[in-house]
Amino acid sequence: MITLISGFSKLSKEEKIEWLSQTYLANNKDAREILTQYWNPDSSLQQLHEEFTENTLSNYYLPFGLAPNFLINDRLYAIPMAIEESSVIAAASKAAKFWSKRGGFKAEVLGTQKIGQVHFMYTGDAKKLEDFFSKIKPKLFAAVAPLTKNMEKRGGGVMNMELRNKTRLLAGYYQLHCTFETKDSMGANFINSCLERFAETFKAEAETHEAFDAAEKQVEIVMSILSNYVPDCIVRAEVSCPLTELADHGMSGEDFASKFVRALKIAEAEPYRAVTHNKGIMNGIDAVVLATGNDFRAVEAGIHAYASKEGKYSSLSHAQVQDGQFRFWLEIPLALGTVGGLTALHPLSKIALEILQKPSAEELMKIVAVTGLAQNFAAVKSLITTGIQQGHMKMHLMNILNQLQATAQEKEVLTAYFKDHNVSHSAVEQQIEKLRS
Ligand SMILES: CC(C)(COP(=O)([O-])OP(=O)([O-])OC[C@H]1O[C@@H](n2cnc3c(N)ncnc32)[C@H](O)[C@@H]1OP(=O)([O-])[O-])[C@@H](O)C(=O)NCCC(=O)NCCSC(=O)C[C@@](C)(O)CC(=O)[O-]
Ligand SMILES: NC(=O)C1=CN([C@@H]2O[C@H](COP(=O)(O)OP(=O)(O)OC[C@H]3O[C@@H](n4cnc5c(N)ncnc54)[C@H](O)[C@@H]3O)[C@@H](O)[C@H]2O)C=CC1
Repeated sequence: MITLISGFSKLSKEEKIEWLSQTYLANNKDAREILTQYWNPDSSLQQLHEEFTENTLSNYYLPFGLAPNFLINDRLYAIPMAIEESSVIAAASKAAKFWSKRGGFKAEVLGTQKIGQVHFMYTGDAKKLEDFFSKIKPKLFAAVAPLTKNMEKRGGGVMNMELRNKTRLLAGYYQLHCTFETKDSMGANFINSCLERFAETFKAEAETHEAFDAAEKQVEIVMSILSNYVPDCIVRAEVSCPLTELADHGMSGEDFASKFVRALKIAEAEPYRAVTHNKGIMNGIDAVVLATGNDFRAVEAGIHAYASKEGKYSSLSHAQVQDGQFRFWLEIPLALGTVGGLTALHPLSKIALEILQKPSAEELMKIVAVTGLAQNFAAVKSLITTGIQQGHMKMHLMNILNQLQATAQEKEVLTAYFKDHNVSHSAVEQQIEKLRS
């Protein structure tokens, strides 16, 4: 019978594996071996990875690949991508090559403001709270001065603070709604530290505020935390070209563009399609976010909230045909860092940022948005021409062969065979059986 364990966190890595093996893996030797096989032979590198998080047993590899030929604002980039899914890097590379011959990608940062909130409860006169806030606002800023001094030197810091009355949503609920500029850092830790200092000062000042009665003095701080919804930290990426340059698969440029635009209109109108459409965009975005050591959960949460900003989940990208020109673009919120977090700690993230020529956070926002747009272009292009399976399954072939434990020779024969045959799991199975019989 499995029982609770106390003190698991205090065990050594080997003891944790031993406990896991006995408790959940029926002493499976293979499982134990697999966990240890992924330890890095360089013990200091292994220790670095273990210390990123807690209760680490092993390392979990993802492929780290490269998509070259991205012409962004007239500068050529090769983009590092960390992703397990077949055909994503190929698709990004193909779209990059395609647009490099049509003027490349244009990208622009439209805003860099981030949000953090102190959520608190106050039962009393709202006007008295407003007066109190106006009076102590300079003290709140003074309280965080030691924390913001260096950020201000970089041109960042706390940009604004408002008292927001949310009592219509929840009785007694108010916020200190703050905006931050965190320059090249994602800023979560900086923002949270500032917010917690605001909260302490706010509470302490309320306790001694003469105009408050006894109940009003008891402001209850519920929590102080940044928001991962950053609709004012926005980047726009775009491509455009004359319709004549879009002819594809026997389709005229006009036909291709009108089919493409229709596919985008469907993603704008229909949430079931929008989610998959946006997943295609996230294929590109997440891979660069991960490769550069950024927080993909924060990015995912913020982007999907933004996709629902009109009250309905919709496409993040849009396309249009006007005056013989095709335009395809997206606007997304992205809170990214090129300093802090894992960016300089994970040796591969460090290299990823070097490959990208040591970008500022704003430059990285552009690169990431462009990768999302490229990925989306490749996927939709496939969907409206060959269908997704042709290209995707071509790339997925090696995974199927590995699942079927194909030998090197079988791989060679079947890769050649599937160059001009459609790949499906059953077709590969059939061909391998033929070879083995
Ligand atoms: C898969 C391709 C690129 C094949 O496309 P293709 O035309 O067969 O490729 P090609 O062999 O003619 O090569 C053209 C270029 O593609 C790239 N390329 C080609 N092969 C490779 C490779 N092995 N490794 C690296 N790069 C590759 C590469 O840039 C190459 O140029 P080159 O390097 O030769 O100068 C194309 O069919 C495609 O773009 N498909 C879309 C694939 C896709 O979107 N995959 C994502 C997974 S599906 C999904 O999750 C999202 C989805 C689809 O549901 C989203 C949605 O519904 O909107
Ligand atoms: N809800 C969320 O998204 C949360 C995320 N996190 C995590 O927080 C981390 C990111 O927080 P950060 O504060 O960005 O990282 P961090 O704590 O590593 O701090 C970055 C620091 O780098 C310094 N810095 C040096 N050069 C700079 C420059 N040019 N521009 C800006 N700052 C510069 C600043 O002191 C800045 O505060 C990520 O690992 C994320 O996963 C933590 C809590 C909550």
